[in-house]
Amino acid sequence: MSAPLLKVNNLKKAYGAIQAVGGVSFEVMPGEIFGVIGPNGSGKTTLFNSMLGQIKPDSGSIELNGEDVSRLGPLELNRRGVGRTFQTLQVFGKMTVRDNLLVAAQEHQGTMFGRMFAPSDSGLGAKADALIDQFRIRHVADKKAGELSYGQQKLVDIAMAFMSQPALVLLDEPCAGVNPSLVGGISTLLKQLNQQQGAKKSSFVVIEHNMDFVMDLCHRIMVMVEGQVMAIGTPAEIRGNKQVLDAYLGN
Ligand SMILES: Nc1ncnc2c1ncn2[C@@H]1O[C@H](COP(=O)(O)OP(=O)(O)OP(=O)(O)O)[C@@H](O)[C@H]1O
Repeated sequence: MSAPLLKVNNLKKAYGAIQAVGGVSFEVMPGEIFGVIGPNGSGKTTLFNSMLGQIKPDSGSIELNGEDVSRLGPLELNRRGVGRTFQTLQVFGKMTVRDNLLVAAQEHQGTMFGRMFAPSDSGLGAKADALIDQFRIRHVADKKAGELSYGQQKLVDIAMAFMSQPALVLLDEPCAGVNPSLVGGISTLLKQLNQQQGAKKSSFVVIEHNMDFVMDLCHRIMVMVEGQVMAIGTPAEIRGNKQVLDAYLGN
């Protein structure tokens, strides 16, 4: 059996008296799509932000490919192959869709100073075009991102996370605010992206409140309640877990 790509050990983070994450442990295997669900305030975002180096956990550790990355910042993690999408859109509205993709990848490639003097495309155009086709946004590729519908901007936002060919992508509510007719398309795209990297398969961790989406997309799901892990299992196991049904899914 292969080693985990991501290993989170007994992670804890408190805000004053609130134990937002109270000792969470789990592993994500190479190529796995791992869902994180739980009621509002259960600590999902705090966990995510710790894994992304945006907040420092109080204790516990996060290992990426066996290396302790708990104290690294977002840029260093990005350079090690960790990408993310945000709950709120991060596209630059005044830039074209294609330029948004190019900038997202350059972010990964070097310092701001270096990017200022790099050729505008930096050889990333082919990758941007491949994603534009895969995400079916060719017809808006030269439009300013701010002129697109919310759903289209969300697609651009997701595509941006894949420009740097990340080993691990953290997706924060990819379906939030998206028209239900687009949700199935996002799931299909993520499954394709997860499959297509061959030997270097990327893994995803997905926070999402849309249960149909999570159950359809994820290989395994972790349920968080009040900063603790209530259950980890396959979608079928989670659906059949009485404690989870009572605490969360049954609502
Ligand atoms: N910066 C902060 N300062 C103080 N308390 C915070 C802060 N961020 C989160 N919390 C608290 O920590 C707990 C966990 O919040 P968190 O946002 O991680 O939960 P969540 O599961 O992501 O919720 P949601 O599904 O609503 O996004 C909550 O009680 C929240 O109020």
